[in-house]
Amino acid sequence: MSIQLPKNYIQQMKELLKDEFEAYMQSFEQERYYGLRINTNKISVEDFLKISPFQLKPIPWADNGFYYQGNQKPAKHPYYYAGLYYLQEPSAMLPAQVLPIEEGEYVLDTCAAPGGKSTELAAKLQNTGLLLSNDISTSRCQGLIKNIELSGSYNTWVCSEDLVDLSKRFKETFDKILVDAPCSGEGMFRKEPHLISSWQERDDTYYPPIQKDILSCAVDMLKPGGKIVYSTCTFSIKENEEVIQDVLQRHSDLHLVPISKMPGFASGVGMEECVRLYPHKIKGEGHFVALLQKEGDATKKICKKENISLPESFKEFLQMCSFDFSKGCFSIKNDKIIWSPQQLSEQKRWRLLRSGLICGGIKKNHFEPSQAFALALKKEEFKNTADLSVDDPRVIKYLKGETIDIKDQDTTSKGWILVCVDGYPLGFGKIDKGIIKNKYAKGWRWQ
Ligand SMILES: C[S@@+](CC[C@H](N)C(=O)[O-])C[C@H]1O[C@@H](n2cnc3c(N)ncnc32)[C@H](O)[C@@H]1O
Repeated sequence: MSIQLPKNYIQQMKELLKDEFEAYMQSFEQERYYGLRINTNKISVEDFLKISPFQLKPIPWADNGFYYQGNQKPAKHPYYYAGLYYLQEPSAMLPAQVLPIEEGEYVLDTCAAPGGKSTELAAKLQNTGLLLSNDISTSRCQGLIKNIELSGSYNTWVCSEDLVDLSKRFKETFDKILVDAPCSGEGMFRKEPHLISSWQERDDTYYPPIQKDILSCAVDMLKPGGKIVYSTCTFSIKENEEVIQDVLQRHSDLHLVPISKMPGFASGVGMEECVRLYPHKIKGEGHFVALLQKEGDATKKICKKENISLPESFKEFLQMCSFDFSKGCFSIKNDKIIWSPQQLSEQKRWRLLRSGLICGGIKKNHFEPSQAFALALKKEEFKNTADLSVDDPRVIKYLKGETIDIKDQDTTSKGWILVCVDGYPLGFGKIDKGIIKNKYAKGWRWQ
């Protein structure tokens, strides 16, 4: 075996797995699995399968999750840039799958970066209600924001706070919460062997107190009747079942909800309701998932905000756009025009990085639409579009930031144009005499 596991880790796994230990060790000889999750905010599973350029096989525990082969390059495909799917390790799809979300709910992702689970929670909300995605690391939040914007979600807010501090601001606010806790990462050793050295640097007393505090504070933010998922990508009982035991002791109004088992799913150690995923039993890496519910009935809290008067240049731009802004509120911050369908209560001094859709900014009295705005739109919601087919070389030219010539298309338009691939928006450009000046965001370009 090329991966060298520490002796004390091997001993720990022998004790945990007993007669399954050899099968676990053999899983290191097999190739890892690659997963792609269809973004149902943009396209149905059925429609994506009709246009998929990849050979896909269903992941049993994820309605919209599929295995693809490791030699395929989905991150290099224009559909990736149109936000039609997210690449995610198959087992990591389970936590967001088991959290039942209804449209219109307030949902919190406590440890969200880089957004693997948030993008699925956002898809489940279908741009209704509100998703607050938080991560303590402001630098990791940059990747999170990009993934949220790529997914076309406009009801997602992003903040960067220690969850313990955040919990003091939003008591009993959320209908559903996902806690994908920081952990020792034992379940990822096959996929990411570099995690083995970090595992060796920290003993098994490092993560449990952090995980217990995060989960308990998350419960404080859950509405009565609400549900919360706790997940890790590690096998340690101290970081999984003991954390659940602790939160049940701290919150007497909380109980475990059984997660239905699929072939290959193992139960938690002494906790039948939870799921353990092992690489020798399913096609994916290691994970732990628990679902909990708070007793009581949820009440709806609605936060309202006054609409503001909009700059003329933005109003002019909106004449080209049929997106329905009537259900939400606009605000302006640092010359950026922001719109959100729902609100959270006003907060002072917090690191709020995104509060819905940043439509764009005002530069020298002109409105410039953002990349996020393009991805939040449907093709039919913008008047001027250039719709290129996926095998048209101009798609890649556009994604690389180059000027493109669309004189062959029936267009006499001038001004802002939404560039699409097979009907799915990629970004904006400015057209004049059949030439599109590229406005694709620099940090997003095809490389
Ligand atoms: C397992 S990763 C999250 C992965 C993410 N859920 C996804 O699916 O892409 C754990 C995250 O927890 C964050 N974190 C660690 N301590 C935290 C705290 N006290 N409050 C909020 N986030 C925290 C880390 O910065 C890290 O990004």
